[in-house]
Amino acid sequence: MEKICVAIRLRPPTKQNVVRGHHWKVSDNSISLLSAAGSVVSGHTFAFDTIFGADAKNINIYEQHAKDVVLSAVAGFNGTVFAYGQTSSGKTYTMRGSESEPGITRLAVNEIFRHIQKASDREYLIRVSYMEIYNEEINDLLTPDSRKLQVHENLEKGVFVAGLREEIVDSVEQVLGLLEAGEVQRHFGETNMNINSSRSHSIFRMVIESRSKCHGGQGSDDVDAVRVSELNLVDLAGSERIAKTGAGGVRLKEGGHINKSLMCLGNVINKLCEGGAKQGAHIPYRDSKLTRILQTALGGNARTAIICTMTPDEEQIDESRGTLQFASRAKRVTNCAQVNETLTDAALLKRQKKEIEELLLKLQGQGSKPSEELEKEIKHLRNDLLKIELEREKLELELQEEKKALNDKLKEQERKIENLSTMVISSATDDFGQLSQKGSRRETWCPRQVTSDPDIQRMKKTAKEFEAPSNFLGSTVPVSLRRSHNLGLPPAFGSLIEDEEDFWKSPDVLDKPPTPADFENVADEDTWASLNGGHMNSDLFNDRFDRRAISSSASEDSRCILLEHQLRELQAQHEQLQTSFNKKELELETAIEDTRKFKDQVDLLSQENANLEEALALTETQMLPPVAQLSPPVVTEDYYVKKLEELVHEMEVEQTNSKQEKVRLQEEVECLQDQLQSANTTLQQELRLRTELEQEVLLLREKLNSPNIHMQSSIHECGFAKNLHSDEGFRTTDEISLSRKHETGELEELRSLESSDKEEAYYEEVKTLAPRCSSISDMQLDIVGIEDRKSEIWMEQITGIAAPTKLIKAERLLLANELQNYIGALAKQDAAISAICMEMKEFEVDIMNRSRPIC
Ligand SMILES: Nc1ncnc2c1ncn2[C@@H]1O[C@H](COP(=O)(O)OP(=O)(O)OP(=O)(O)O)[C@@H](O)[C@H]1O
Repeated sequence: MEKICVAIRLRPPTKQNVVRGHHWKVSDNSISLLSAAGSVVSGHTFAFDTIFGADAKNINIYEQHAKDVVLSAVAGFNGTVFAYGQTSSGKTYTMRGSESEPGITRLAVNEIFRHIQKASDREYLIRVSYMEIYNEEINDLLTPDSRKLQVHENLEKGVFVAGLREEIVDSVEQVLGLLEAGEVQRHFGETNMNINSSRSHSIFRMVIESRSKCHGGQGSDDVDAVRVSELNLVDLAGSERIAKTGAGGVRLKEGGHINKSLMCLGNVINKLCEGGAKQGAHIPYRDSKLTRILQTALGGNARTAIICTMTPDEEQIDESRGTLQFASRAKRVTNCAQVNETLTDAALLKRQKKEIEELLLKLQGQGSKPSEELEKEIKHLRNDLLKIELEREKLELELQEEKKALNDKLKEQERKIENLSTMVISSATDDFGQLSQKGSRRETWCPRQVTSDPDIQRMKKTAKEFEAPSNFLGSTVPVSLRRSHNLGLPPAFGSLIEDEEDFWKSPDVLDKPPTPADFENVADEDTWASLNGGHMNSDLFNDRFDRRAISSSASEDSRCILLEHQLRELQAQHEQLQTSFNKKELELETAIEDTRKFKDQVDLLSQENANLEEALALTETQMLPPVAQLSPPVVTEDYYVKKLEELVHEMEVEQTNSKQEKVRLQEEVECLQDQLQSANTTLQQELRLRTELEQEVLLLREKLNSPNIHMQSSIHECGFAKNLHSDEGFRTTDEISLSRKHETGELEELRSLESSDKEEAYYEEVKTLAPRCSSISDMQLDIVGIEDRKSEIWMEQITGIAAPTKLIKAERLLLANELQNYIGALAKQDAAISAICMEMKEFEVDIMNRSRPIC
């Protein structure tokens, strides 16, 4: 048991896709997806046997990954190397290569021939074939006319493509010539992603037979063994996304088939990696031609190497991830490769004779081995026998399961065919007016009616099973005998009749090689074997022939002839119907495609139409006079209901909108009310300020008027001071002069008294008056002083009054200015307040309007 070897090949980025964002990074045996920032994207790291980076050459891939499989094929093991990956990822580049850089196929061919030329002990025979699977049909690339080949399976050959040309080759040049010729026939096409995209899966097969050069000698039965191995070099078509390849028409159909078959391959790999083969689960090899042909390579008797190609382009990350996931599963699949040795009849006979002789000797006790040893060997043989029995039973079970699955599938297909044929017939009837043929066509087509005939049932019995000898003794090399996993499958109706007819009518069929047409619709390898005279076991044939010859009687002959005649007719009708069916199927496909396109166009036009109508309706509504002026339209109930619904809907929308608007307005109103309140507060403050200012102005005015009062009071004060002064003894000049006069008169009187006898008193009095005079002069001096002082104070007082007056004047000016400013500010404030009031009024009106209920 060994695992499938899986390698990854990362091709260089395409020119227009320089790595910018996410990109793949290869390190040793693992590959990871990195983000633009360079960190590993979680869950996107994959490990493989080998990973080849963008700079790897085909020769590196061959040497490290494919060479072992190729050399194993030379040694007798089946081998398969295939490239898998999305379109344009480099599969063909890897498998086919170019002149300057040969691919795996050319390198393998060179290797094989180099090896066999060196081998001195063995002789080789190499046959090559080249086929493609295009739209689920197998075409022979070496024989261009050989198309629609069928896959079969039998004991001797295993799974094989019937009618495929095999060319015996003996040189590299010859093989390369055939390869080139095949390439010319292969289907390539241009897509958006690959200018030369493979539209088919190609399988280049080399069958390597070898045997020892010293065969035929005495006691050398082992060297008579022939090793036959197959090496498949497969270039698969790549999976593709229609959106990216831009495929349409033929390319679309091809893409569909490619993707479907790759999906089947994926399914088989999935089943195998889940351990389906070990658990005896059904592996869906038969779901596609590709998996059927590669059956041995996938979980069977083969060594397999897969090269998964991927592109580093950022826009292909999904596809690359798909490829890596496929590869991860594929590497968990185990194969069981054995050397494929077959013995020639002579070698087989010789080996069996030897075994019998040995057994006889042992039984007679004449053998060299003691009896216990013999008993042991017999036990061993019995065990082997038992194992083989078990194996056979298991195979039978598998067979039954497969039979069941196939029957189900067959029934499903019959149903589909019947449906299709009904469609075709009805379409044909519609087209050509041949309604009358409908019934007869159906009758001829229906296989059940024919198969219910006992004669045909009898004819369906095929040859007895060929059983490989299972009691080999002394075999030293592990030998794998091919066996059928699909014995006794119900043959398809058409081919069965044709096979039997050809077989019994023309015995020379024995010598005639089968043609691809012989295998059409033949699903049963035994039936195929009965057709394929060249490959059929002669005993089997003779037995069948003898039985038929002995049992035939005259009545049966005539019945047979009649039946044959009927069969021929049926066959002709069948063929005719098949052709017309195929034709109709094609027509139907084209019609479906056309219808689809037409439908798309219609959809597009309808959409455009609807848009236009909408625009027109809108324009009309805009252009129409007010509803009141229109004459009432004639409307149906539906129209009315629809309109009403529309109106209700509109109103609902409007209501929701107005609710939202109301909430918004309420918020706005609240906000405005806040503003209003704050404006009111400001207003109150301003008014208070204004009153204060006014009071201040009054005060100032008062102050402005006050200097006169002040001055008057000062003057009054001064007068009061004067009075006060006179009260205190200070007198005015008049008073003083009056007082002087008075005192001078007194003096004169006194002087007259002196002269007149009162001289002495006079003198006395003068004496007293003198101090008084001096006192008066003093007083006069005092008065002058006082007056000076008074003037001084007066002047001081006047100056004292004048200074405040100046100050008051300046203050007054200042206050007047201030007053002016205040008045200006007040006016502004008034204007702002009235603006706010206006605004508030507007808002109130607005709120009133909006709060009005919607009709
Ligand atoms: N490793 C590579 N180095 C250089 N060029 C390459 C490499 N791989 C692929 N190419 C180029 O890319 C183009 C597409 O490659 P190729 O045809 O092999 O892709 P593909 O996987 O076979 O595609 P499809 O499935 O559509 O057939 C070709 O021009 C090829 O030369």
